[in-house]
Amino acid sequence: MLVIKQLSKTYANGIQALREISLEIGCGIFGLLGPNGAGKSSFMRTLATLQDADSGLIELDGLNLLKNPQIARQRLGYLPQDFGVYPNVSAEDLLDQIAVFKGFTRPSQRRELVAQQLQLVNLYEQRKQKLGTFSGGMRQRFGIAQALLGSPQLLIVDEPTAGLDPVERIRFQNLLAEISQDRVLILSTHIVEDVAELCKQMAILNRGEIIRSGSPLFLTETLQGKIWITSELDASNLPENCTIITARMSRGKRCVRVLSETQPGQHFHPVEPDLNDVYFTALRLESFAIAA
Ligand SMILES: Nc1ncnc2c1ncn2[C@@H]1O[C@H](COP(=O)(O)OP(=O)(O)OP(=O)(O)O)[C@@H](O)[C@H]1O
Repeated sequence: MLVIKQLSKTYANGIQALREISLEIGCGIFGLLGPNGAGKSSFMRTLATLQDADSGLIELDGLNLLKNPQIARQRLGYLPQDFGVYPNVSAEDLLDQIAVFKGFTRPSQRRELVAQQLQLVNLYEQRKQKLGTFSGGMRQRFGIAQALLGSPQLLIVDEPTAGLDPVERIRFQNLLAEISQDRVLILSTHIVEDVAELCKQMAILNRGEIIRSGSPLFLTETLQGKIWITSELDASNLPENCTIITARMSRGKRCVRVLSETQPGQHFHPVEPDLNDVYFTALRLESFAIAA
């Protein structure tokens, strides 16, 4: 169990990246959704003990991570957003080197461990290949292999599916599902579908604050009966008590989704809410609250 209490972080330039974040997270994949600049990477780096918090607590199975960063690093694995690799080194050699840094000093034990990890992420056949020749998806899978060295209880994965093609994305999602069975895996992303497809629990972060948290199912059900769709709406004929959530093209037709407690008008049809509605509604209502 990962417990986070009132975690705050302000950078030297005055930007308050995290504001009193409190969460309790159990085994499985926890999705952290948020727009650009919301504070996701700041949160992930702080969890990974790579930067200090100003105040607050992070506890993993009773261990205070911020007060014990050395022990914490033996219990967590981290795949950063900008995971760089040495292009001229083979997957096997780099993983071996990272294993040395992580304290695996016995060569025979290390050889076995490296082979195991490469098999797990389906890169064993390509183990002699230079990392510079890897596709984006292969590189991310390699990133997971290094994060999993030492079998950490907490795995922190920052925006891993951005830029992956659909086949690699599904393959990567399946890998995350497989390795999250008996550990806490925190997945930061701005791809709503990743969270809808993978996560039992989630939170939406905006301007450094958690503005929604819970299971995707629960959060979606809170919008039941309140989402309406129309193709005949513009800003000039917006009914009262109705908030536009998204206006975009769908199957070649303009499609506007709105939030309203009651039927907004004759051209509106009720639709089943989805996680995109949860996400956009939360951000919309938040921006109104800030403007008010
Ligand atoms: N090292 C830093 N020094 C100063 N400000 C920073 C630093 N890192 C991040 N910030 C600022 O903190 C805020 C949160 O940034 P962060 O990178 O955590 O957001 P994010 O949700 O990960 O964004 P993205 O989805 O674009 O990666 C932003 O306003 C950013 O400019």
